Amino acid sequence: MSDQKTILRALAGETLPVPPVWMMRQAGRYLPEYRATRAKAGDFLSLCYTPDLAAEVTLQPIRRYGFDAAILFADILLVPQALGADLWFVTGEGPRLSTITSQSDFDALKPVEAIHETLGPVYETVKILSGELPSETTLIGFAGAPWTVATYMIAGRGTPDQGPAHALKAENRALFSALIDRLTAATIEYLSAQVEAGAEVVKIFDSWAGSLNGADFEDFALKPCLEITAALKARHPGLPVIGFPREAGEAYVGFAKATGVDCVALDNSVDAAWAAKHVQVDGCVQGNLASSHMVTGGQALVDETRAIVEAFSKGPHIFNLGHGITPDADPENVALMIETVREGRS
Ligand SMILES: Cc1c2[nH]c(c1CCC(=O)O)Cc1[nH]c(c(CCC(=O)O)c1C)Cc1[nH]c(c(CCC(=O)O)c1C)Cc1[nH]c(c(C)c1CCC(=O)O)C2
Repeated sequence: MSDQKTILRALAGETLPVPPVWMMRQAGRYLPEYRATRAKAGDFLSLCYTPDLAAEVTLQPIRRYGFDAAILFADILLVPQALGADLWFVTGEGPRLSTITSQSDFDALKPVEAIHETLGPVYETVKILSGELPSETTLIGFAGAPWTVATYMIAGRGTPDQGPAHALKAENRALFSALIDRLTAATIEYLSAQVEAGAEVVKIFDSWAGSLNGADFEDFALKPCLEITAALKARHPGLPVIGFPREAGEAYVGFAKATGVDCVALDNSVDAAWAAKHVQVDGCVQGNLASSHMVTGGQALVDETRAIVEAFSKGPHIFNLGHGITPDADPENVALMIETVREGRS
């Protein structure tokens, strides 16, 4: 048991003396070596689809910091692209996609079986990584949750309130549900192929789960996550799954039981002591330091890191940020965070 990787032990429900640690967006623009490799690739999507370079940026934060997990370098919006949507990134603004607002837009999408044609290079990246990562480092694959991915496909871009997706849901429930179902099926195939290529854990990012309420949360956050998790575990017995229903608030309570995920990732809008009591009772949790500490550093970073480690110390915990690290973060603050998490380790 104890020779198992720390992340896998925490995901299996073990309370460790020091929590394993990794960071969302750990391969990213705050690192000079990432910026250099991205410049070599030319643009963000070329970086995602060039296996040698995608593997290289995934490994950079592992070499620099010795994180306990590496997360595949890719993006949640590659799935819509693989289903036939146009996708491009506007520098300084974010993603743009062709929109899905009518039945004919939906009918033009490709069938689920076609996704591997586009996503083949991602599986190749996973294969390279599973050969190159240090033996103690866990490889995490990921995909966006259907609701979050649908919000980008419907609006054609990121939106502050996911208004266009909520509008389609209200106006044409059948079309909206068909899109969710297509994404659910595609996500199962995509994550399954990542596992076959060597991913040891998968994480489902539902970044906009917080804008779903009541029955909508059940239908479009819980149900797709349950379907994906059940299908993956049926195909790959014992596969650990992390769910991230960001800003779910009170709905974090019971999320693991309702979906079958092994670990619930928490954003930093929930109090760690509250989450230990109400969420960690059901199993492993991940989180939840505010990513702003990676910009500001200092004693506040140390104090808050210690407080989170302490709050979750009575149960299984993976230390992480509450959301991705931002480009203006100082790499020295990341080192300070890791050192603080591990200070009790002998
Ligand atoms: C909503 C979402 C996206 N992508 C993702 C989400 C869900 C998590 C979240 O809420 O942040 C997930 C994601 N995106 C990326 C990863 C790689 C793994 C990791 O290091 O965590 C992961 C897991 C790389 C990326 N994805 C993106 C970058 C920056 C691109 C660059 O290098 O210019 C990276 C490193 C681009 C991206 N991709 C997306 C947006 C909105 C943007 C633009 C915003 C920005 O510029 O930060 C869509």
